Amino acid sequence: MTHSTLLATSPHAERARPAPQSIADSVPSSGHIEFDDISVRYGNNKVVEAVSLKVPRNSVTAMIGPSGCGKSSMLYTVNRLCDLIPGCCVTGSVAFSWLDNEQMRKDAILLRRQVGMLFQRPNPFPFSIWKNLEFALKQHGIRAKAEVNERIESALQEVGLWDEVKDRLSLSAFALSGGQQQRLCLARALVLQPAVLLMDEPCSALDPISTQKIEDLILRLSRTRTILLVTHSLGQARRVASQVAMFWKLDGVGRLIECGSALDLFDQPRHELTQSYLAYA
Ligand SMILES: Nc1ncnc2c1ncn2[C@@H]1O[C@H](COP(=O)(O)OP(=O)(O)OP(=O)(O)O)[C@@H](O)[C@H]1O
Repeated sequence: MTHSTLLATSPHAERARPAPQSIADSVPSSGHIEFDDISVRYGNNKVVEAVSLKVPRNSVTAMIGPSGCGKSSMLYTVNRLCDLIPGCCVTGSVAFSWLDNEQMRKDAILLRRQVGMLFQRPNPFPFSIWKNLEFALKQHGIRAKAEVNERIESALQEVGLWDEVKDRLSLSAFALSGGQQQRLCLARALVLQPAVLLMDEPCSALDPISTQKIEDLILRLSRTRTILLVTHSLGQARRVASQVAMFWKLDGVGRLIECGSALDLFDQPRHELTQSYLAYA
């Protein structure tokens, strides 16, 4: 991804304003997401075949399975990141029960305002802490100063960063620790008040304490948002997910081999491949 450079001004002047409400209070309504017969190809290489899956509203669905079975590719079909990958072709559909799906198909920018994403490694923009969030808002046409200020403070509060950074908002985002950078990236997604969050191994580069902070956030945010989490940590899936989707590469193509409540899938896996995979936990 390329990022344009912003001039470093001091974006954060002292001002009197009421404490912002939690962003969770102002999240747009959400619903369930339905993958119908999704297949993904990169050039001639089919990597996901015929996946249908319902992701319940305001909950965490974990996607697990060995490397290369197409979990990330499935995530990219939700926010249409796959459109930006040369040679990537998706068939089937992803439907959002609370949105105008025709409009979402036509307008990827609007779609990405509804669907935030957190990646494996923290990827702050090379700007100040404040501008990382302000930039996201400007990209979506939100420029009114009062609203910008309120959303930024609220998002930083939401991820527990506000007290840690409020006195140094004009500092480079790279001056933060890895765990703080990941929470900043989560705040950058939350500032747009998305109804859906995609998380692609969000803790794989973090220490256990930072991991726990992100997991606590995942659980809290899932009260008001629908979360899809790709993770290699079975412990993490157990701790935060209510539904688990198990993927496997069969005949060279990623497939969904089993999906169920976390309780059922971990305690009574039906598929023998799930049973063998869980034995590694
Ligand atoms: N941009 C790309 N171009 C070509 N092939 C790709 C691309 N991205 C992924 N692939 C291939 O698609 C397959 C599935 O990859 P994907 O990253 O979706 O799987 P995954 O289950 O998320 O893997 P991991 O757990 O290692 O992240 C792999 O064989 C991978 O090499």
